[in-house]
Amino acid sequence: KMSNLRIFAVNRKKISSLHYFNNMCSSKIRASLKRLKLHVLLGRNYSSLPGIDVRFFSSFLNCLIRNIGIMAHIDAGKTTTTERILYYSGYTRSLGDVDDGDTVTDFMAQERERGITIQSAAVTFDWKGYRINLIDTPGHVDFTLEVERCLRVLDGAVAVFDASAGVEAQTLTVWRQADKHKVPRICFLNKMDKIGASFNYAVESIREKLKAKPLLLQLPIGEGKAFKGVVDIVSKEKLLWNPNSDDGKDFERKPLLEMSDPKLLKETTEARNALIEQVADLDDEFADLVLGEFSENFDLLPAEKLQTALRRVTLAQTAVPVLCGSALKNKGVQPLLDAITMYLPSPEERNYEFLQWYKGDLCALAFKVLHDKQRGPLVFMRIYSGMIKPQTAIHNINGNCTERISRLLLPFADQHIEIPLLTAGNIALTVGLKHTATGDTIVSSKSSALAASRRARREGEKKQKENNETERLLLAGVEIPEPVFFCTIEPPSMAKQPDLDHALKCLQREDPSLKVKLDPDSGQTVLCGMGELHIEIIHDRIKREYGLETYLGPLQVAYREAILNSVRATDTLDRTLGDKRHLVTVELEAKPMETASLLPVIEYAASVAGDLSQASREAFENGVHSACLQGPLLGSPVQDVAVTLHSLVIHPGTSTTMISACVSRCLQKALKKADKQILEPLMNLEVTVSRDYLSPVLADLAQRRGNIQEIQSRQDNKVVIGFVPLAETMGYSTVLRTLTSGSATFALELSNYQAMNPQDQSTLLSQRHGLS
Ligand SMILES: Nc1nc2c(ncn2[C@@H]2O[C@H](COP(=O)(O)OP(=O)(O)OP(=O)(O)O)[C@@H](O)[C@H]2O)c(=O)[nH]1
Repeated sequence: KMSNLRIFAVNRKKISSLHYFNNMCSSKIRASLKRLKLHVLLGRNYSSLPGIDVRFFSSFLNCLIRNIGIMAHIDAGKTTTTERILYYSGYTRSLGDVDDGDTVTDFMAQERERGITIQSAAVTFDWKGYRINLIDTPGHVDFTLEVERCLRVLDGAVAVFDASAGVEAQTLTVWRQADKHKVPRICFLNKMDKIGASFNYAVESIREKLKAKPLLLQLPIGEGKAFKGVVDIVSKEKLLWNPNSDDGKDFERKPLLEMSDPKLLKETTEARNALIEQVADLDDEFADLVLGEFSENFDLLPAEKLQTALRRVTLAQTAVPVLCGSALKNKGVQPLLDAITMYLPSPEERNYEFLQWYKGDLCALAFKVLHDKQRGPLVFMRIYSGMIKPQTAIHNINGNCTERISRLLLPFADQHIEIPLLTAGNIALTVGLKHTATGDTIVSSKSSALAASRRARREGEKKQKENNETERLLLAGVEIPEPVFFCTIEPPSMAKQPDLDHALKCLQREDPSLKVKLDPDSGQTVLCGMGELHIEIIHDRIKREYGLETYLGPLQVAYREAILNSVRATDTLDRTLGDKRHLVTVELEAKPMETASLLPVIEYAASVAGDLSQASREAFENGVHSACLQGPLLGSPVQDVAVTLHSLVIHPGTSTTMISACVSRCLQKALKKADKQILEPLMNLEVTVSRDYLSPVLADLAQRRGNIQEIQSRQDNKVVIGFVPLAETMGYSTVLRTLTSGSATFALELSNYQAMNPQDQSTLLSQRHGLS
């Protein structure tokens, strides 16, 4: 109770001193809250968390909200850091431990068993008067789509590094994604307690590999086993954790003094001066201040002035603050929380272009769908403008449908608190939406979407943009990568097929990177996914969550096909259905073209271009697309092809479906005639292994048709960087574990599709034909 009152008091002070008003008038909030009774449900998954006041949850000021994510390489300590954050913020009462499998954010059973984070869970908590919504982003490469989507929802991110390894492959990938979405970041060098941890090495790798300018806000006191705490460079204080405290809550902050810490003080003063110069270089306002009043003595510059400038630089993304600590040993996490509130942006500090089109109306992104047995689909939403209330209708732009939210919850890992309304900047969890899928854009009504679309169009005209305004209204638009693996899935009995179909439908709404197809030849259901682990997890979830024991066929790589020369073909289709004759003759040419895309380039010869109706054009294009889905060698999609229409003669009354069918057959004929090539997915591979195990790892990679580009030294480890065909990576994690006694880590990421050599290709073809 007391701590809650204190938070309120802090908040009050902030409100009056900032004279800030949220998107919504506060008297309006109070009025609606009066009408709605404070309603906290108890029972499974609902919680009356101690000290929580529902009013406090729903009326948070936008400027005090931080929507952040934690991004990291696998095993850098993201989950451990999250757990510590939740503990110090007071929302968990004991420290979870990933190694024991009892953490709050990794609540899915599979995650517990595997010790990795698969699904993003949004967690809400407060820290010193700020509301922090933390989106837990997955680190595994099979789940990059989830990372991408989360980045759209975040306003800022914390990049967690293993201080003994510096920048690793996956961090680099996620860092680039964060650059793409312009997400301001701070860095946390974790595992400072680990043998081999090096602050300088990690900072250098941020500079070199991420091409970022690190702003050192702290220095470690000791490294490895000797790590005791950190120095706050901005305030020139030392923070030491009580070695007898088993949860790290107890630490002291003391100014560095000439008497007691002469060496540390000297180092800190030098680091502070360097930081001031660095910030002055990046920020003109700060440069004026420093040169004007403090040029003689930087020591006189107040910490707050430096913090304000650091905040501007972080938001401008011209440099990135760096902090350090050890989540596992409970050191350095509280200052990280302070830095999150101090340097990362509030929702209103991000410039989302689309906000102006909604003029305060609801606009939200459904970034995660979960299926709950009792409550049905739960949809996590980031609210960008307006507000959400339970018992109201919303309009889904992607699905072009209107549906009703029955209840509104605030997510606290796997516990949820029922609330009466939620305003812009927040993360909400809604119950009742049956059709909304991950990635959908939600607005208050169809007319609101139309009004926004009109405004967007006007704006578009002004800026002479060509984008389709409906597309611009869609917030996610995350590119869904093509799946690289597939396998058949069978229910335990034919009678269970509808149950399996239902389970797969639900899972697809949650995870758009999962594709489900029907094999036209065998009639079997085929799962297509982003990786071995992805398919395994889906299989596991069908069993656990839907009670279905399914059988998976062998995992197969999604190959592609290409043609090597130009070919021409003609075909005629003549069919009478009922009393209608359908007659069409087509002549076309297929030629190779380097596009690295599955979308065929479609061209029209000058002789036909003029007199083709729109409907015939569409029918032609549909036919081309459908033929390219099934190449002649393996039935895999055809990449890098251009198709030119030379002639299309249509008998009056012929349906467009028949035109498409004829085009498709004709193109398949052409593709069959051409010289062909199989393309296989090639992966970027990075293996980190201790010196002693390098040789067996290299020998194994040679057998996997691996192509080593570089072997770097990273302290006592070797980092092998290269390419390996996806087909050769199956079961790699198990093999690597055995080869290196579990000491190695690796990251795999799709690089591109490359032509197979003739020998490998013929082996594959004979295997496939032997199988079929
Ligand atoms: N020495 C040391 N080990 C740590 C620290 N933080 C985490 N670890 C250990 O590192 C391993 C990975 O930690 P996690 O927190 O699961 O890492 P993660 O980044 O969430 O991993 P994924 O979910 O697989 O991406 C666990 O064995 C932790 O105990 C730290 O500060 N110091």
